[in-house]
Amino acid sequence: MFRLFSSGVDDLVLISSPSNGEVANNLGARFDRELIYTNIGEVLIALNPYKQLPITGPEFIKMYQNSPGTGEAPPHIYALAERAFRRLVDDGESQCVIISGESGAGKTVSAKLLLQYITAVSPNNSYGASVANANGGGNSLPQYDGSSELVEDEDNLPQYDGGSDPPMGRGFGLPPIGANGGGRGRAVPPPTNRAPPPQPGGGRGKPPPPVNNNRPPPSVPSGGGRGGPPPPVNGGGRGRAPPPPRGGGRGGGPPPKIVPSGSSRSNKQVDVEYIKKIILESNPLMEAIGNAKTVRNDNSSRFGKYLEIQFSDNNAPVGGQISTFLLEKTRVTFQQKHERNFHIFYQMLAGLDQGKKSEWGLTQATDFYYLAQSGCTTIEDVNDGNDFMEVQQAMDTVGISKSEQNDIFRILAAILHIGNIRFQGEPPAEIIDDTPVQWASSLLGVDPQFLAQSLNHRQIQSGSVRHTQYAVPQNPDQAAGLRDALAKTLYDRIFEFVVARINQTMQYFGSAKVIGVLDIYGFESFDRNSLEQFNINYVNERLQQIFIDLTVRGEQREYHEEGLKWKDISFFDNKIVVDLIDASKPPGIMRVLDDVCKTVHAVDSATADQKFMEKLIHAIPNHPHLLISNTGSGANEFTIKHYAGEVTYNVEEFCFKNNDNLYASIVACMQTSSYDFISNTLFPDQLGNNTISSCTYKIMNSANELVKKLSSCTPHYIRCIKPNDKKQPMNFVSSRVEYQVKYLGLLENIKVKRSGYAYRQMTRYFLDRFGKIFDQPPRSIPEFVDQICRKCPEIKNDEFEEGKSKVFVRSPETIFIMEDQLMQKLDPIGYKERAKLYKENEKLAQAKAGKHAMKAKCTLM
Ligand SMILES: Nc1ncnc2c1ncn2[C@@H]1O[C@H](COP(=O)(O)OP(=O)(O)OP(=O)(O)O)[C@@H](O)[C@H]1O
Repeated sequence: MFRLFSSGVDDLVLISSPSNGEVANNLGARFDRELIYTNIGEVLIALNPYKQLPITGPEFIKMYQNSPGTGEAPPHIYALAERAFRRLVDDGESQCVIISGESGAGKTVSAKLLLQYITAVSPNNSYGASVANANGGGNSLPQYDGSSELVEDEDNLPQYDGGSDPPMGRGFGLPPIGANGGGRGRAVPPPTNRAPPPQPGGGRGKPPPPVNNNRPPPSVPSGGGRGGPPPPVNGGGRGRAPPPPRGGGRGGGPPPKIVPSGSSRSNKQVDVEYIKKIILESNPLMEAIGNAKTVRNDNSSRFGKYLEIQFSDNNAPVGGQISTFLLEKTRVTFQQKHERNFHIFYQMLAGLDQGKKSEWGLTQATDFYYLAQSGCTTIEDVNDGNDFMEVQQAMDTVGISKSEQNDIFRILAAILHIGNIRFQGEPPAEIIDDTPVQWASSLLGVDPQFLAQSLNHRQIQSGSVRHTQYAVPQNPDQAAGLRDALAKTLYDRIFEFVVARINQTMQYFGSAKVIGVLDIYGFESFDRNSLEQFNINYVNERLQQIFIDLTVRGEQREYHEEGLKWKDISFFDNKIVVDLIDASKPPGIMRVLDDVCKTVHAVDSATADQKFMEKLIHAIPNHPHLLISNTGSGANEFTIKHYAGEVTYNVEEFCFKNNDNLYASIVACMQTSSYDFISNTLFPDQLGNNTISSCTYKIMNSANELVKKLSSCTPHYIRCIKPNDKKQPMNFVSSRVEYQVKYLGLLENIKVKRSGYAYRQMTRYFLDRFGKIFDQPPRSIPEFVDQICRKCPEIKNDEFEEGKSKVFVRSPETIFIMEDQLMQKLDPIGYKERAKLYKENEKLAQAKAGKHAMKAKCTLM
């Protein structure tokens, strides 16, 4: 017998001796044949081909629509999308699709393909039409771009592993195309515009905030419109003096949820096509503000996103909600070489008209430190100006008024000027050149002197019972830190505003079943790992926990539905790692960090980090998953044994990055803005509230919410893999793939699936296919088992279990033997030729071991 599946099995549960290397080999063999999708049971592995393959778009959607479940249709993202949608329709249960993988692995493209599929096959109205329409639903589908034609010939139809015939023939019994016709979504007019923001100079006339009793109030800035050069820092008033911070006291409390005002739809007015349009068209907007060019990916999402689409009783999308996680705010102020800031800055500079640019003091990217520092301001084949038009259109679609758009772009312009502020001298650091402060304060509608003072003094509260307020003069580095904090906070709040507005526009008030799509950073392990990686890896631990839990539960459910006896499955439970990170008693790492951040007053960042290390060493001694090799005074690293491997974290700036309470003076300053959009919409904070507002605390809460949401849905998983680091089309680097196989925990997944049955199939398909081994095809499973065991004595009859609708086969070898038998029967001449060729080439294949050996074998097939 030779292995028909030597060209790679389409379900990794079937590989004979699972190891990370063997999984990578199998994926490589398939990849060489442009089979980028592979299953592990119902989990889909998607390799990034870095090339447009002719396997997506309306034609393919039609083919997968109403296709049967896993095992019957070849692995494909549309097969998974169909399965999720079908379960929503048939079972009335909410579904979620969890997409993970490292940067550039193809998560965002996968999410788009999913949304493309769901918007295409779901009805276009919420009244009862249930005939899906593969051509409809929006006008910005990510389609095959024509670089090779959509093919009609059989050889190019969606992937099916050549090792075995598709059970239902090419096209696997596709239904007729839906009758609803095409129809690009007609947009409902966006919510009506809000009143324009008050012009600077309107003056609420309140006194400046009492940062320090001895400090004189800042002088009132001079007038001067928004156009033209900004007012001088010490000039006379453009209007009001800044009011005191709300609530006084130390800036605490979690940042408020930004809830933009504006109209939202009542459920009676649900326009399904409009919702589909928002789902598809909000993408360029979210990418503009949340994506950036990195060395790994020209369009890298720098945030995690969970999009829930709500469906009506007749399964039409009637609403939606986006939750975001872990926006990489530091990118606003810092990017490494060859990377860019968020796309929106470059788009704005390329797309704004000259009049507006002059009014806001905007020139070119290289004039602004926040854009110029990395030496990279453009992306090959990307036209930022055109993208800006698309973004403005998307803003219109999601209901961001022209006036709000103007506010947003003006604040982005202010951020660029803020980045050009430089400091020198002794504390309080002196601003080297007033011009950027003047531009920034003018664009933000705040007093320039107050802004300057908010940057070179830090407002802190004493640890004493009296909580005395101090304004501590800052040295140039510290002032630069506050400057960057202002830029990041402004950006973060714009980001939140946009997300909140999209949510408001898509809001559906009734209860509805949902399909959620989670596109989130995968596990990260770099040469140097900081708080960002710690947080990302924590979220991934939580996701792994529910992944295993839900996979096991999924198995249990199937056994139950099929009437099989459940056997306990052993697997690594990563609860111990999750507890190490987020437990409150005994305290986990996050709790220790928060405690230190709450109690260190007026110490510099390095001292705070030192204290954190000291406390960590004492609080969590001898934990099997926490390694601290240096416990001496210079200790600055700890290692966590994650489910996916060990990661060492350097604690430098951990406390600084974790503490969101440091910037009360900045919030206070922004609340003095004469622009209502800034003072009220973006900064409605209640200062003085001492609740915890650390970064890790927020992550923990978001992760809890996310896990709660995901756990209430039937899960589907897409594990994306990047086959090479150079973005080269169809280049498979085994070592890179093997690394990701390990970090994605695929082996654990395979083990769980295999611990019961390696293969399962609907009884009728099973008999239809393997019955052909015999001259007289058996008509029942007991008959089949009897015949196959007599024909192949190496197969034992306890290999098979018949459930209510499916047949379960214990080991992959049994399937291989049956496939072998099937081929001998159906094509005896071809079988002999292949067997001969296989033997001749087997040695060659073995010699190639190391560089996915199967390649040689699969060329035979
Ligand atoms: N299925 C696919 N077909 C063709 N090209 C793809 C596919 N998937 C990904 N790519 C290519 O790879 C690039 C990176 O993919 P994508 O942006 O989806 O990665 P990601 O996992 O979301 O990365 P990040 O975490 O950095 O956002 C895409 O811009 C596209 O060029």
